[in-house]
Amino acid sequence: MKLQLNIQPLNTWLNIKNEPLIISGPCSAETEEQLLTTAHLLAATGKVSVLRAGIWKPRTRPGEFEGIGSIGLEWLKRAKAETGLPTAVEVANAKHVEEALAAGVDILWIGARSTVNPFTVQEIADALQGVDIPVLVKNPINPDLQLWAGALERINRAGITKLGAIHRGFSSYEKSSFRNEPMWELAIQLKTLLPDLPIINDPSHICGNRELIPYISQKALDLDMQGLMIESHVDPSIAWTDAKQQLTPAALGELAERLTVREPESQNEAFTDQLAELRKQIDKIDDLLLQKLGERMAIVGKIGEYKRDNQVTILQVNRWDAIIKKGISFAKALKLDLNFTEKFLELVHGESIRKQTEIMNAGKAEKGIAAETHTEVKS
Ligand SMILES: C=C(O[C@@H]1C=C(C(=O)O)C=C[C@H]1O)C(=O)O
Repeated sequence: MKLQLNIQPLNTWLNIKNEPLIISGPCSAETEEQLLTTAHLLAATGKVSVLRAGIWKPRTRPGEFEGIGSIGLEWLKRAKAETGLPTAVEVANAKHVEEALAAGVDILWIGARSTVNPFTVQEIADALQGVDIPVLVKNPINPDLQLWAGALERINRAGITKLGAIHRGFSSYEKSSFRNEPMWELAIQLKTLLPDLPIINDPSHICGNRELIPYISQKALDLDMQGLMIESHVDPSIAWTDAKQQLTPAALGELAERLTVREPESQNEAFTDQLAELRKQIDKIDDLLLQKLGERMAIVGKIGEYKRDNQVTILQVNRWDAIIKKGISFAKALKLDLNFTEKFLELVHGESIRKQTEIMNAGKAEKGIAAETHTEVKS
């Protein structure tokens, strides 16, 4: 399903200095000097198109630094006047919107902790009625595509057409090397839902540390994201917030230099011919895969009928174990990724179970004891 939003292409409302688009600046505006020095150093790299700074900070615990507040907007105004860089800030309520607009901020973004709450997003949307300003919407903390799309829709309905999304990763209970799990598939699904929507990646919040930022930044560009929002600080070691994930402006400049910007398409005829040929081969293989899956499921159905008629359980753990073991050792020989292979086989097994349950239930339904007459929700 595609969502119908009225969106203007990114390059019609943002002057991109250098590919890739980079939005950078401190996690938090701390002092006038810190913000202005950082802004000048960023401008000097020639790689940054927009200066960002956190003015109001949603913090997990009370009593922590919650942002410098309105005074920071004055510093941003000065930074813009001195460097020529347009500015971007996070807004989380109507008052923030009003103050940011009054201070001449060029771009607003909605943070992950606001996107989760439709009341908050609606309050921001109402404050934006009739205003012509670009708005970027970060993904919600939880991996909920509809919530992300819904927030974009609310802002769009308020008349904002200079619209974009920011992929900042998703909170997870599991311990991982990332601060927020990238779950790239959600950004890909958003792109599928809204092909015209620019998506900017935020490697700082995905990584939570400086070391992983180059890897995530390159991956985002390779997944056709339109730009990067990366936190930077004149001296990250003494930053008041997110010290571990901020880059110095010099490191940011070097990173931007090292990144490869790839195009979604190429005009090179030899390349397009070769690609078309290889894609033909893939199409044939996909047809075969599906045909074989169809054949497998037909046999699974037959087994289901035998089991039903002979009072045998659907799940056969030993048989299933043997299939997984055989599959994994075959996958090793084929140099297939083992994690992928296991997930694929699990998916096939899940479908076998679903199909056989349907067959069993058809029998039980006549007796009025169907275990499950509803369709199970599949992720
Ligand atoms: C098809 C069967 O039923 C289930 C599905 C399996 C499969 O998809 O290969 C294997 C074992 C069972 O859990 C079977 O018993 O063989």
